[in-house]
Formats: sequence, structure tokens, C-alpha cells
Amino acid sequence: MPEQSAPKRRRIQRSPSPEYKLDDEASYEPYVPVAQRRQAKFAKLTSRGTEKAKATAGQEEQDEREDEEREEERRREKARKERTLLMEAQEVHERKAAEDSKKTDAEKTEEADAEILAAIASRKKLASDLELAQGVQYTEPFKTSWRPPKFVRERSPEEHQRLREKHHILVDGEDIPPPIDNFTDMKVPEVLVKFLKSKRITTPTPIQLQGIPTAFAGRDMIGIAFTGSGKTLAFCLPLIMFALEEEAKLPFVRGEGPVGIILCPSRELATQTYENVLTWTAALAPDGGGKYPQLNTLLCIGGISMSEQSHVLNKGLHIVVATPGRLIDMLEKKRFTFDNCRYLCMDEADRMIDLGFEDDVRNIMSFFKRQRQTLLFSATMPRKIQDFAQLSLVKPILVNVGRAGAANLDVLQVVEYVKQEAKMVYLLECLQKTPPPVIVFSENKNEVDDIQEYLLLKGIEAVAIHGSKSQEERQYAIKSFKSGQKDVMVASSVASKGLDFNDIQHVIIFSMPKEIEDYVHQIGRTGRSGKTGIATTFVNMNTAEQTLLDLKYLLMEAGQKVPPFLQSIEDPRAVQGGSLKGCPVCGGLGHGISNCPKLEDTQRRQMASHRMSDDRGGY
Ligand SMILES: Nc1ncnc2c1ncn2[C@@H]1O[C@H](COP(=O)(O)OP(=O)(O)OP(=O)(O)O)[C@@H](O)[C@H]1O
Repeated sequence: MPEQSAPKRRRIQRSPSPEYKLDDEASYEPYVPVAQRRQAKFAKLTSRGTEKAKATAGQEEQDEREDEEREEERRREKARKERTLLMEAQEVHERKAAEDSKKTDAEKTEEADAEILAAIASRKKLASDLELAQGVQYTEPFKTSWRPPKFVRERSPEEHQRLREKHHILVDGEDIPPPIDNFTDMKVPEVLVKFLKSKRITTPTPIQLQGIPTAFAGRDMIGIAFTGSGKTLAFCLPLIMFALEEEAKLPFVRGEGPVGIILCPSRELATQTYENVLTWTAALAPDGGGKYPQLNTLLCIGGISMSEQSHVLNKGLHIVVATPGRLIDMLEKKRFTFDNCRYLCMDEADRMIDLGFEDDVRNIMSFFKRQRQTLLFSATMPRKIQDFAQLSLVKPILVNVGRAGAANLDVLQVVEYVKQEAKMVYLLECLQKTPPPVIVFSENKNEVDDIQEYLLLKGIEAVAIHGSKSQEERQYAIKSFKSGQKDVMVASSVASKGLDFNDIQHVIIFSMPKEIEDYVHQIGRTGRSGKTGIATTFVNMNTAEQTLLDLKYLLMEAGQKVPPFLQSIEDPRAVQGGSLKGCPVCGGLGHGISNCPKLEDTQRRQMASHRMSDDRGGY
């Protein structure tokens, strides 16, 4: 067969173009149509892409495998650690259980108490959030122009102490101003001294004789004294004097002021304090026979129309007496400012800084633009609230007349066992003990209404007051009772704090409050300003044993008769051999902190959340 070579055939088959030479043969490329070339290029690109994709996929797979291995390793490591932590926790738990089993009940209770106390101690201090955030801390007390008279300044510290001891005044703090037992020596304007005399206020009460010089000197203070002992004058008078001084320097015009603010936990108490301030400032003004400028005072409480006081708001403002909610509202609406406010007093301060109002108080403080003088007053001020408050004051002075939370010794306390169903009938009998006016307290709004209805049916002129009554109804009840139109006022605890009714003869506590502090405030509506009064309290099987124990200790402390059924109640702490110290949270003498009725579960939770937010905020 003849040898046929393909190239030859190719050459015959296809004639080269004239430009092609033979030696170009090696570089010869057959013609490929454009469409085919494009297709080929596309195929090549695709195959290259696939290869690259394959390579990437391979790499990813490897990375994934490595990641998984690392993750697995991490999991193993975590599991190892967790096992260790778990085991450690288990061991700690077992160790603690073993230790606890060796502890007495009393020791366990003390430990629990310490934990709760630590939670309270870690509460955010009482200052405005701005001050806290900016770390603003005032270290020196306010400076005022007031000086004690020379002869008082020349008395020795021992002489001051003797005067305090004579009046059972306990003080604590640095550079304590001297006690002064005479209004004139305190440099109270003569016209006011005369006016006070006309109201049978001739000599200062113990809280006044130490408290007024302390406040006049510009010092922050915590004033604790029993119910009806004249605390209102002790914190209002200094503010009145400061306001007079400011007004004399440069008269206030519209939009200026106030110089100071008095905060109260209830509308009724604020109204009463406002009325006192009005009387005292009127006595100082030319119309009242004085030679001092007229001061303008604003009552700032919920439930009333502020437009009625527009005549005050249209002038310079010196003093504001307020409840927290309405005050915050007015400040937010810029109806007045605290730009020049320098005095903040809280009446019934333990309630104000108690869990309910704490944030409101902080909010109010945030409106102050400069250092203020802060004063806290109450008849009850448990140790822990005192400690907490002290952190928030500048070199505070503690003025304490008697034990904080002790009952007024001018009140004869009678505790009677009365079955639930016999209470109403027995109430009628009790009302015969003294002439009117009488206050009947109940813990329950419905019960207040029931008692009033029953008394009205029996022909007794009775009014009722509780939180669900309208502001008008509350005002009417107080007004008609104060004026003597009505003989009996039936009230929930709203009327117990700080209200000063004339010469209440008898307080009947129809249902014993859970918190002994409330009891102290309730019986304190009688036996005021040195007069004596009676308090009759109904207890029965519905009264918690711990409350009865608090009551028993309080009666013992006040030297009152302890009825046999109370005597027979044993203190479980004594049985366990634990400490019999009073509760630092509510001041009750019959229980420790862990059984405190004031520290209900929700409150404990609240404190825990305070602690957590404090940890976060670093305050
Ligand atoms: N120095 C005084 N001498 C006689 N009476 C006074 C004196 N100071 C105040 N009072 C009168 O004592 C009564 C009780 O005063 P106030 O309401 O200030 O007591 P309180 O200590 O605030 O009581 P509470 O703790 O119940 O609020 C008032 O009627 C007041 O006029």
C-alpha cells in the first residue's frame, strides 16, 4: 500500500494563503471560526473557573475540617472546665452544708441578716444622678451668717453636754452647734417669739433647742424625736429665716426662688405644714405686726389646681411645701426652678427615702444647681435608714431625742384582746372612755367605710379618710374634724403620719398595723405637745405573732402595762439563744431583719436590682 502521509494530504487538500511560507509550517494554525473560537474560549474559561472553584472548595473543606477540630477542642476544653466548675460548686455546696449543719439557728439567722444588710448598704446614695455621674461631692457644710450669742459661744463643751443630757438629747457628728434653750437667744425675731407665746409655744422642745441652732448654722442634719414634739417648727423656722435674709438682700421678682423646699410624703401633711408656714410668715410681715418682708409660700401637691395659686407663682417665690409627684411635675414644666434653692427638708424622711419614694427624691435632687443644706426629720428612723441617709449628707449632725421609733411617753397605751366579730360593738363601748375628739384607725379602706357607716347609724358624728377618697372628701374630713364639727375621724394610715389635730383625747386602733412604726405614728396623734392621751388597740388571733412581740417590747420600753396574753408570747430568738437586738430595717424590737414585715419579697427583689444596677454603674 502506498504510504500516505497526512500532512501531505492536508497540503493538497488545503492551499496555503500566499503569505504563508513553508518554514511557517510549525506555527501554522488551522482556521477556526469566530463562533467556535468563542465557544472554545468560554469552555476553557469555564473549565479554569471550575478548577479554581474546585481548588477553593478543597481549601474550604480543609478550613472547615480545621475549624471543626478547633471547635471540638474548645468544646472539650470548656467541658473540662465546666466539669471542674461544677465539681467545685458541688464541693463548695457540700462544704457549706457541712458548715451550716454545725451552725445554730441563731447563727444562720444572723448570717441571713448580714446578707440583707449588705444589700441595703449597697444602695445608690441619695444624690442626684448628675452628681453621681459627675462624681460631684460636697465636703464642707453650708456657711450661714448666723452665730450663737457670745455668752453661748463662751460656754464650755461640758456645759453644752449637760444641757443636752438634761433634755435627753443624743447628738453625733463633727463640730456640733450648741443647744440653746430659749428662742430669743437663738436670735428668732422678737415679733415671732411673741406670736409663738400667744400659741402657748414658750420654750423650745428638746428637738428644737438642738435642731434649730444646728439648722441655723447651715448644717445637714437628721432629726429624730417622738411624735408631737415640735419637729415642724424646728425645720420650718430656719428656712423662714434664710428666706427673709435673701429677700432683704435683694427682693425676689417673678420667676425667682424658691430658697427652700419642704417635702412631705402625704398631701395632708404638706397642707398642714404649709398652713403653719403661712401663719408664721404672716406674723413676721408688716400686716401681722412685724417689720419683715412678706414671704411667698407655694403649696405644691397633687389633687389641687395650681392655677388657684397663680398669684403666688406670679411673684418671687420663697418657700415651697410639696409632695414629690406634683413637685417633679412643676419642675419638669419649668413653672419654677431650683436655680437658687439651697434648703431641702424631708418630713417623715424615713418614708420619703424608703423604697417607694427613693427615686423621686433623687429626681428632685437633680434639679438643684448647687450645694444644698439637707435635713431629714422623723419620729421613726431605723438605724439602717439613718446610715444610708448619712452617706448622702455633708458632715451631718444626728440629733436624737429618745430611741428612734420609741413611743411617746405621754400616751397611755392599752392593748385589748377583742374577737373579730365583737370589734364593732366594743368600739362603741370604747368611745365612752373619753370625750371627743377621737380617731379610729383601721388598716383596710373597706373597713374604714364600714366603721364610719356603723357609727353614723349609731348617731355618732363621724367622718372617714383614706387613700381612695377624693381630695375634696379628704379635705372636708380633716377640716370638719379639726374644727370640732365632727367628733370621730375614722382613718387608714394616711392620716397617721405627722397630722397634728387639736387635743385628740383618744386613739383607737381597730386593726393593729403590721409595722410597729405605723403603730407608733398612729398612737402619736394623741399626747402631743406635752399633753396626755390614751391609745386603745384591738388585737386578736388575726394579729401576727411577730407584730404582737414588737408591741410587747414597745410597751415594756415605754413602761406600760403588758396584758397577760402578750406576756405569754415567747420570743423565738430568745429560745434559740440569738441576739435580741431590734430590727435595723423597721426598728421593731420583737424580730430580726429576716422576719421584717417591711422587707416583703418584692422589696428584697428591688434591693437586689439596686445592687445590680449599682454594680453596673459603679456608684
Ligand atoms: N416649743 C413648743 N412648746 C409647746 N408646743 C409646741 C412647741 N413646738 C410645737 N408645739 C406644738 O406641738 C404640736 C405638735 O408639733 P408638730 O406637729 O411639729 O409635732 P411633730 O414632732 O412634727 O409630730 P409628728 O411626728 O407626729 O409629725 C403642734 O400643735 C405645735 O404647735
